[in-house]
Amino acid sequence: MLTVERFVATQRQLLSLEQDEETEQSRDLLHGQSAKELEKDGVCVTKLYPAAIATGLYGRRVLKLTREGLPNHSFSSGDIAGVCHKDLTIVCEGIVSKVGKESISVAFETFSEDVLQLNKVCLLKLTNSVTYSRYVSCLKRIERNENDLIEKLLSDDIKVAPPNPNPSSVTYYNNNLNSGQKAAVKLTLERPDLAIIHGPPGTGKTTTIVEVVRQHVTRGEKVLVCAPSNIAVDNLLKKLSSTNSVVRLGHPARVNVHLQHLSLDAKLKDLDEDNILGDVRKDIDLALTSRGYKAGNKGGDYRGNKNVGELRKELRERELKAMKQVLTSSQVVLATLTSAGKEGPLGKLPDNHFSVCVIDEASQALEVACWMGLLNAKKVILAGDHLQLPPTIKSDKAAKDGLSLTLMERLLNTIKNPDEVCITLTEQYRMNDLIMRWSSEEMYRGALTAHPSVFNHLLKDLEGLENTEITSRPLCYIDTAGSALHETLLGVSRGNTGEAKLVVEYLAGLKEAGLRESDMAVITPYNLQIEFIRTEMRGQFKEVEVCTVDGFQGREKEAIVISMVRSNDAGEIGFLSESRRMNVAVTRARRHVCLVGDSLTVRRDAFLGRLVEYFTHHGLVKSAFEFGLEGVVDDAVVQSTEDFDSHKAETDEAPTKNASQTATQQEKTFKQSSLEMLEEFKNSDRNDETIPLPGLNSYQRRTIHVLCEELGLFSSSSGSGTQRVLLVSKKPMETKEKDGDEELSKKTENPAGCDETSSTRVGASTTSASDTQSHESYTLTVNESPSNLLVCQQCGKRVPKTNMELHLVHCKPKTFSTNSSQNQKHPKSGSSGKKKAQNKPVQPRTDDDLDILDEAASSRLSCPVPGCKNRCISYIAPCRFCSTCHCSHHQMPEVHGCGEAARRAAHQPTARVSARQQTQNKSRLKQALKDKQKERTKKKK
Ligand SMILES: Nc1ncnc2c1ncn2[C@@H]1O[C@H](COP(=O)(O)OP(=O)(O)OP(=O)(O)O)[C@@H](O)[C@H]1O
Ligand SMILES: [Zn+2]
Ligand SMILES: [Zn+2]
Repeated sequence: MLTVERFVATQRQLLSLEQDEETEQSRDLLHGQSAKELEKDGVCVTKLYPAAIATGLYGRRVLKLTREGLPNHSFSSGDIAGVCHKDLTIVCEGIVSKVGKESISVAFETFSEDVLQLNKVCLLKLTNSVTYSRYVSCLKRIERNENDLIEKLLSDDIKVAPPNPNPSSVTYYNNNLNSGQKAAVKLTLERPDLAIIHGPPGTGKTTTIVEVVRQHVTRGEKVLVCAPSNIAVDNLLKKLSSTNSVVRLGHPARVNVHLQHLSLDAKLKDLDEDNILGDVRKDIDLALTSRGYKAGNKGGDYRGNKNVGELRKELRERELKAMKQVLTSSQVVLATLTSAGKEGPLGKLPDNHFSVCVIDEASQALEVACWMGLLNAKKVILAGDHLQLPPTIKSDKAAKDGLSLTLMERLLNTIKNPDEVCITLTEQYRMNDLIMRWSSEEMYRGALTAHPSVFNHLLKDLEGLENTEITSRPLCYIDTAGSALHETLLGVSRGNTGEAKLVVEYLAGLKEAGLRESDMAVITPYNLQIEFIRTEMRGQFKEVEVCTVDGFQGREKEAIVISMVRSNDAGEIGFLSESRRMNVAVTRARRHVCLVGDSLTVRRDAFLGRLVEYFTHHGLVKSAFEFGLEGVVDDAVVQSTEDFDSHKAETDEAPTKNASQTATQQEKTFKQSSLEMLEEFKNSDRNDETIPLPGLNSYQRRTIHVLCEELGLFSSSSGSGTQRVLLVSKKPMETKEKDGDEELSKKTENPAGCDETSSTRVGASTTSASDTQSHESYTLTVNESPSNLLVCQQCGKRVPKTNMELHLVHCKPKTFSTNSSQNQKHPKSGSSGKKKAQNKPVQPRTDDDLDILDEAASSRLSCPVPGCKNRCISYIAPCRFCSTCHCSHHQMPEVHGCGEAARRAAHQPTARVSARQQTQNKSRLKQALKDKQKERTKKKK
């Protein structure tokens, strides 16, 4: 039985766990770090000069700190910041009120004049420690049973009061509300104590709440409107701003500038007609100024006879009176949940002041935070979607033990007939029907419908957009399976550089079709991937937001690209499989979603499998091969530091084996078809003809040379790089141009791994030394040195193997000595190797190696699926199960008929999973089962 005492005790415990974790994390960050080091992390700015001090932001002391060329930092308005000495001892704390190009302003409640004596200061970001003490005092109030809702809602047997039997008729302010929204408004008016609006993505939850508030105001009720974040509160404030007497609590620095005139501070100023408060502030200012900040003003004009302390006291008393006046005369008060406690302005109001408290985004708030709002009223209206992400919790243990269970979710699980108090909005105004339908089926029992205004909308319908294969489809899936674009684990986060390139290519395509950058966004679950993608953007796409799923909740874009990152042989998915996270990611898109991921990895999870299935079935399907990006990170798989050594043997071995199998298969196929073609030519009567064979890679050219020799034909190659053409004829030819093929046999590493000693009849030994050099100079290699250090060939530094991937992201390449340009956009053109090589710690490669990309496009093999006329572009990655190459459309095992084998493989631990990994997996599984069991028993109780 969930009694009030037990709730309070559990919450205390969980919150202290969470607070400990938070303290721990910030201590980890700060521990032993100098200001300079913290500056690199963006949480500190050094060498700031106190440029000006003034009274602003409704009476606060605002200090402007400047520095020419501010470094990158993470300060933004509303952050708590400490002004400190070089050694990070804090002089005073305030709230960032403005961030400029070369300045940061901080507003202080109490200001230490000592700061002004300092020549240079640092600004340090501080964690918010008041929130926890507010939670604790809220729990105390719950313990004291200060409100009727406490016993009612903190019971296992929640009995809500019956609806009002004579509801008044409703005249809607917003006549566009749909029937579901109107029903929700009515429900909130009829219920005396509790109503819940469940608003799936884009269903107009906020729109409905605005109407709910206005209707309650019309009935003479005072409404407190809360949300967990300042952004959510501002969002409501904007829509409610036309309503009479609205006031927004909170530090003005945390309120959107366009809405600051509705803040409590602004209203106080309005009220202060005779400007008495203003005069007192001026006196304070003057008193402070005369103390010597401005040297020329010493002992100057200040004529008041009170000291600063006395003036401040007077100011506070006058302000309190004015504050009560503003609050009692307002019909609607808006605040974040954590500023709705008694310690803030609301503490100055009588207990039964508000009749209703409305909480938007309730499923994003901790339960205790909701109570901070709740305790102010006798009726509560919650709006949110418990099928989107819950609040972020830092302590895994606290989350697991119940802190992540939100009030809204708990109520919906406990109330016997939730339908009596809850209405789900089902018509949505954001997504194309096809985007919506996956989410609807998967999360909302198929209840969602798309409003006709969005049902069919596509990117191509936007002004200025071309009609392309992509802009005319709402869904696209890019499969990286088999392309060896593997994930990377660094520290605690994951990334996938190959996928990052692909994402950026895709964005470029969207932009080319006419889509504005501000209309697209990239969502990915991992922070490291954000970094990889930003790096890959190389300063372009400045207006394209790249965000984690968690950071994008509540927002939307015309087009969303989702980078799933996970690609590994063990089929590990991690928190990608959290259905609510994917639900949020997909439903941010209005007209187009592109999902990028490795189907072989993510299909191991049933939920993600259905997602991929849905996209492949209803959307455009592309493979990584079409982007010419396959295999670029094949050799660069970086394991976590602890795992690397013990798994080295398996991880190193497996891909090699796989790659050589692939290579053998390619060789056979190519040799066979070439033999047929050459025989046909030999037996034909085209005696004087020379057949040109462009676009072959080194291995293929050599195969042809050998075959020609066997068949008694003559072969020769001309041109260089991608322009190289192999010529075959029945008669000897004159070699006009230098043939680059020979250099190939001098290289130590041959991609196809075939022997180097075969002889060719033509084109031997003509390569000059300089030719070879020019190739070497832009072939990036990473030489391994003992003790797991690699020497980066770009900068010459020794870097631990495990850090190479990240190092290469930041490493500045030396300028290359070749004359070919460095930033080729498409690997197809020119010295394609360069771009690919830049980021890659790979084996020494020859440019010929990279010809394989062109090969994919120009291969003359056609797809073996009956009736399919497409070419096999997946030349380098035949199906794992039938070892056959297919076109992009038939590339996936499930599509060309190997589905059964793939499914079987998915359920079996692959040979590559070591015994140790298997045991690990098993014990993880056991733990997961235990946790689930615990969860269930807890719920039963
Ligand atoms: N009845 C309606 N008629 C026309 N447009 C509507 C209606 N209701 C909502 N919309 C539009 O749908 C969009 C989403 O509305 P709103 O922001 O209220 O949804 P929400 O459920 O709060 O969204 P989120 O899931 O992001 O929290 C807005 O552009 C809004 O103007
Ligand atoms: Zn197959
Ligand atoms: Zn095909």
